[in-house]
Amino acid sequence: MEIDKAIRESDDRRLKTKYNNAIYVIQRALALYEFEEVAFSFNGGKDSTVLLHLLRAGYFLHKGKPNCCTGVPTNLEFQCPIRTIYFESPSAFPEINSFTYETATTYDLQMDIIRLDFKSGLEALLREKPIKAIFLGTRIGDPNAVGQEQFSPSSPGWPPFMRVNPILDWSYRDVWAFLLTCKVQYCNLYDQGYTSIGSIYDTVPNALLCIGDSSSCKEKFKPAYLLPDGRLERAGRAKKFSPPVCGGVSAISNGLNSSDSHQSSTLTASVIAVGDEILSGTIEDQLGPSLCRKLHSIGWAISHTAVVRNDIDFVAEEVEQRKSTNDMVFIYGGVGPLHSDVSVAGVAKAFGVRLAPDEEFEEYLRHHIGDQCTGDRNEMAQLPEGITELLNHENLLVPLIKCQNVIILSATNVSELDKQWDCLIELTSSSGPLLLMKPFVSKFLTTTLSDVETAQPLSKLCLEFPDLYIACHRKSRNGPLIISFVGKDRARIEMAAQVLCQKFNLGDFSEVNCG
Ligand SMILES: Cc1cc2nc3c(=O)[nH]c(=O)nc-3n(C[C@H](O)[C@H](O)[C@H](O)COP(=O)(O)O)c2cc1C
Ligand SMILES: Nc1ncnc2c1ncn2[C@@H]1O[C@H](COP(=O)(O)OP(=O)(O)OP(=O)(O)O)[C@@H](O)[C@H]1O
Ligand SMILES: [Mg+2]
Repeated sequence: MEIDKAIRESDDRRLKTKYNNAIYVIQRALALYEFEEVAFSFNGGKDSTVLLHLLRAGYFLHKGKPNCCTGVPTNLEFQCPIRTIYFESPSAFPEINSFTYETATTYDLQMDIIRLDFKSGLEALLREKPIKAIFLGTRIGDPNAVGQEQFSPSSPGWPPFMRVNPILDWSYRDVWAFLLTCKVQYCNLYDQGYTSIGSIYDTVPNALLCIGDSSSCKEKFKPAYLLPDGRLERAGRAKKFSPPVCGGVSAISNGLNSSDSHQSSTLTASVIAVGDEILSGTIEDQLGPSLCRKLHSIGWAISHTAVVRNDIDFVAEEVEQRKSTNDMVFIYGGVGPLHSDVSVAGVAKAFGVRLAPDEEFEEYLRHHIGDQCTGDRNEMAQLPEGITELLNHENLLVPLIKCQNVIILSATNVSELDKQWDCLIELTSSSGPLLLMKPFVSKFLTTTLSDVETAQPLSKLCLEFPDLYIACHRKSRNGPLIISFVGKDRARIEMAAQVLCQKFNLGDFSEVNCG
């Protein structure tokens, strides 16, 4: 059987494991249900194309292996007369329709075409046919996969049947490894940059595959299997009417809350440290101040820093609060396999998602730590489901983890932080996670006037210059007061300083350097 043979001959160990597990699920389903009681939900998409060939292999292996040594595929090896359902919609891509019909003919699928919505269509189908289980190409990461297992009864309110998901744990990369290794046909839209296909109204090619020449307004796209990060496979969905971003940076596509991505405006970040040892004073946190300086240097305002205990609920509460009021949140500490390493779980909880095994991350860990990190207990490879993007850089042994607008840093000291930061900045220049904003400029004035004398004019000044951060500090209680003016417009800063000086006698204030 050509699929089984292609996988067995491949040296991709991971693909073999995925294949064996999927075949196991298919064979269990075929043993549990009569052949007339199972159906295959096929829509011509890449995931259901994978499933089709797995079903062909599973069916063939289930039936026994006659003539398997002749090398010539028999009809039984080639075809799979499984009951197949296709919900055809007027808004489907014509390429998807024709691929679905041609494939059904090629493999002798017994296809029922249903022109109703999923629920009503299934109700009608199950009234007529003895179907008890339906094979689906659902994968973890699909919006509707949350909470599903390989065998999941249909949801309450839906007609009763078993949803069988043999490729639930397959990653985007696994899907393409399978299709390419088995050299099977797939819908040609995937060669034109489509990475996940919905309706003609909500699907465009994935902008991350764009190799277009913006000057000629003609965009070309690389094939779907070249998408480097499978988490972005749905980036072409629901964006029909917004032009694709080619090599640029969009605040929204990068998970930022702010819709104003204009360079000269200010984006805000919060920094969260996780560590009981910081709270007890056992160690001094140096990463937080360093990160604040780095963010400030690229024009970001830091709205809040916090240190929280190594406790999932404390982390979740802090992240939940900060992620909704900041463009980006950075969290560090508490990342790893120890009992106290709760940051990743806390982030998952803040977003209301579970931790799920992440194949790609596990592979990085395997390279880095070796096989001791794999297996059922590899908790380090569990990441927040459906919201995680891995930020990969050649200088990083393990990618950084980004969950929407929360970046989890694994740095434990300043030099590690420097390295991770440099990678983040480099990634930023190629449509990466952070926007480089216009940098802040600052001016510092010092005075020996008392607080009582300066307080009122300073508060008035703040009202006159709401675009500037005007702050005061002193190095000792009896020492001079230092007033800082921070903003993005040098002229406004000079004007504010001048206005302040004019309210007092000449020589009351002098400029100082404060680095
Ligand atoms: C055969 C079949 C069975 C389904 N069963 C359920 C179900 O039990 N519960 C449910 O909420 N949705 C069910 N759905 C709907 C899917 O969860 C989902 O909405 C559909 O696959 C569309 O995905 P898309 O929005 O990514 O295109 C089913 C869909 C199909 C085709
Ligand atoms: N119109 C449909 N008819 C039959 N089955 C469907 C239909 N839409 C979805 N399904 C089932 O739901 C599964 C998940 O759909 P989904 O769109 O995520 O995957 P896909 O279409 O196979 O691949 P892609 O993500 O590239 O679009 C499909 O593999 C298929 O089993
Ligand atoms: Mg689809």
